[in-house]
Amino acid sequence: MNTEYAVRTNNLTKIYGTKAAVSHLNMEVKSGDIYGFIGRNGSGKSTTLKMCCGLVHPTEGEISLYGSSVKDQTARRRVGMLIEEAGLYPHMTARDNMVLNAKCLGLTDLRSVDTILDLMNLSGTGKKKVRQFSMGMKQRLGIAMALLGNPDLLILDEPINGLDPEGIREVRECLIRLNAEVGKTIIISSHILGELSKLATRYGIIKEGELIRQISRQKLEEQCRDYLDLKVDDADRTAALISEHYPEAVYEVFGRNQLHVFDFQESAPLTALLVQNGIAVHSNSLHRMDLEEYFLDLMEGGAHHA
Ligand SMILES: Nc1ncnc2c1ncn2[C@@H]1O[C@H](COP(=O)(O)OP(=O)(O)OP(=O)(O)O)[C@@H](O)[C@H]1O
Repeated sequence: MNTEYAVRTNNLTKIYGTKAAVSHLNMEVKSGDIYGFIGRNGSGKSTTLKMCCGLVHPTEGEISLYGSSVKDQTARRRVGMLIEEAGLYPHMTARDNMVLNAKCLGLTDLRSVDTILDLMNLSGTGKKKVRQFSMGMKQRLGIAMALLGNPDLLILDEPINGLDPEGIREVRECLIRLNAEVGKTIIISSHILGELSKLATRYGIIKEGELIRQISRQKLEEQCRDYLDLKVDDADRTAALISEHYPEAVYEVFGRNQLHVFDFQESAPLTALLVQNGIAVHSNSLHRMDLEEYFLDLMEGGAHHA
């Protein structure tokens, strides 16, 4: 059994009528990842996730879950999902909802119910009925339901949509705990990029049904790191001076007049050095690119990150 990849898709395509909602998508989610799935409304996130859960049949292409086809029921049992709203009974407690659902799933050992409620920070809700829960609590209960049956992979479609900051923080803390302490692999779609960047270890970016980038958190951080943006009259001579005086510095030259010097703190001495050497410095500014900017850049077809 292949355990390196929780999910691998090969040329995954879904066509509705004449329109491709998902097109030739090759996605790789490694075991242990928190995979942030990013895309604008209508870009094909939900359709992809539904196909990965076996809820929607692909028009073309394959999906493997831990090395087995998604068509295989045993493979699908390794997946827990919260795709749309969880079917919660409002007049029942969190525990009663869980027990009922566990029974519907045919689970006989109910000991996991309390463990899961504890993991999702819901064990203190006691006799409180779900109708009195905050949105965040309901969402955590939805995730708790998805954990029944002890799946290895959790697929969550927009689980923090509509939550207030406190609700978002609570869901985030639970997801980080599920990943770090219990080893769950998690795919989470969201358009709240700042939030995703607090937990994802890997990202997939989908645009008009196509996966346009997959990138690890580490690589993203490298690409989003601070840089000094220099606009000068002679970028090549500037580069030569930087290499000579700051041999450790990492820089990139853009055309004849612009350079980025990465993780560079010494902007004032560098500017002085350049001016002393007859270079006109038109501007120098420190820049940081965050996930949001990276995403927008990609959506607009930015070529910086190829
Ligand atoms: N059952 C369906 N029948 C026809 N078209 C559909 C169906 N489901 C989705 N689509 C279309 O497929 C495209 C992708 O939709 P999808 O819901 O996967 O995107 P999404 O990225 O999840 O968007 P959102 O964030 O708005 O949910 C959209 O154009 C949508 O209208």
